[in-house]
Amino acid sequence: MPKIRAARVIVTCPGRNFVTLKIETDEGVYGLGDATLNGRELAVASYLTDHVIPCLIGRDAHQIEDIWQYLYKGAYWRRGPVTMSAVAAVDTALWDIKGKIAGLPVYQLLGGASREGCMVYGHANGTDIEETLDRAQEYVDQGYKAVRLQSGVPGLAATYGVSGERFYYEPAKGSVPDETLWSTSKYLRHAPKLFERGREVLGWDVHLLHDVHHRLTPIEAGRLGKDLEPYRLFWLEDATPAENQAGFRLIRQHTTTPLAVGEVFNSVWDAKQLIEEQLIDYIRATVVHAGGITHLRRIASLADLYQVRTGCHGATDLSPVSMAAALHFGLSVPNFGIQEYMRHTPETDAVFPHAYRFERGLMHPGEAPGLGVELDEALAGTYAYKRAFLPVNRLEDGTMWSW
Ligand SMILES: O=C(O)C(=O)C[C@H](O)[C@H](O)CO
Repeated sequence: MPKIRAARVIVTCPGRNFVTLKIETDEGVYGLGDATLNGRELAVASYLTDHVIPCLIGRDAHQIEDIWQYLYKGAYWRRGPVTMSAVAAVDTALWDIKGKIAGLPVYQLLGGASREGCMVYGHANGTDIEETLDRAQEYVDQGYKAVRLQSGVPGLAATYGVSGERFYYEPAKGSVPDETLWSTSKYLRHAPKLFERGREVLGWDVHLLHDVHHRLTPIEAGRLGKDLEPYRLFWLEDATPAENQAGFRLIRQHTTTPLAVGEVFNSVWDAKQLIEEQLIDYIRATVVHAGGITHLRRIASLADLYQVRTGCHGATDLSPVSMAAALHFGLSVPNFGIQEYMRHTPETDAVFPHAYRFERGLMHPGEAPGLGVELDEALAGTYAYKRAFLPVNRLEDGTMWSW
């Protein structure tokens, strides 16, 4: 049996912070797992180094399920983003090792390909509607079948999802969190105009998506979903915070616009009611924050019983290791829906050379054994960790709000 001989955490910042776990076996095979938790990176690094790695040494690297249960149940303190990102990193690295030992890409170990590739959506954002749509057209010209539209809201200085960069969006910055202002009424007046014009300019052959980023109450979200119905969105994402899962009933009662939620979920328990009551159409939980490939499969299996499909989070704060894992998972899982794909910068791609590729709107994880991602440790070592925070959000009267 391949024994875990060593494991260590590598923190690097090629433009943004990434935390990677590298596990090595006594037979000289290694695996990588992403452990990046945006804005709280070092908490996961410490959890791994101080509390997880010492318990891994000497274990059979093939016992992925048993090690998952050992880390989940054994900690006593279950769930939570720090714990589950650490568990995810171990789990992902062990799947990478298993694939390398078998000489097979991970998707083959998960049951093989269920489709030719994973449909992905790109991010089009602009300070106004026309700029957003110009960028969306560029995605369509590059072959994307699905595009998320976010536009600046008149009267608001900054809007979620809108950045100065053309293709790269990076919200984490500053040695303390930036503060942004929010107005629900201004946003609700503006958002339907974006999609009305979006259909005029882009037509009906491209899927359009939108992210509300947890900023509405359920009844406001119901109103927005209703107003957007004529434009046939692929999904409306994170319409309201989901700690109260029953809150989605209210949205569902008022609109047939498909709903997606779950990028901040870290276990199946965050989504159980949403799935069992069919309150959502797409579950956004992903490998790195929801306990790895092993736990994501469990979430997807539950979702499949209720015709809920996957739509994994894939922002730039999830490293190429996560992207590869998401693609192996997405290629094999029966109820795949769509995969988010925010491109990494060339600096990040150079630190994490990878086998996955984009072709005509679909992504494929490639045929390299394991996950098909490397970490250039020498290059990674040239980028020191830089503390960065996600912004916070207030209403115009100063009230703290969801970001
Ligand atoms: O990808 C999305 O839909 C996001 O909302 C991106 C988040 O802002 C980002 O991943 C937070 O770390």
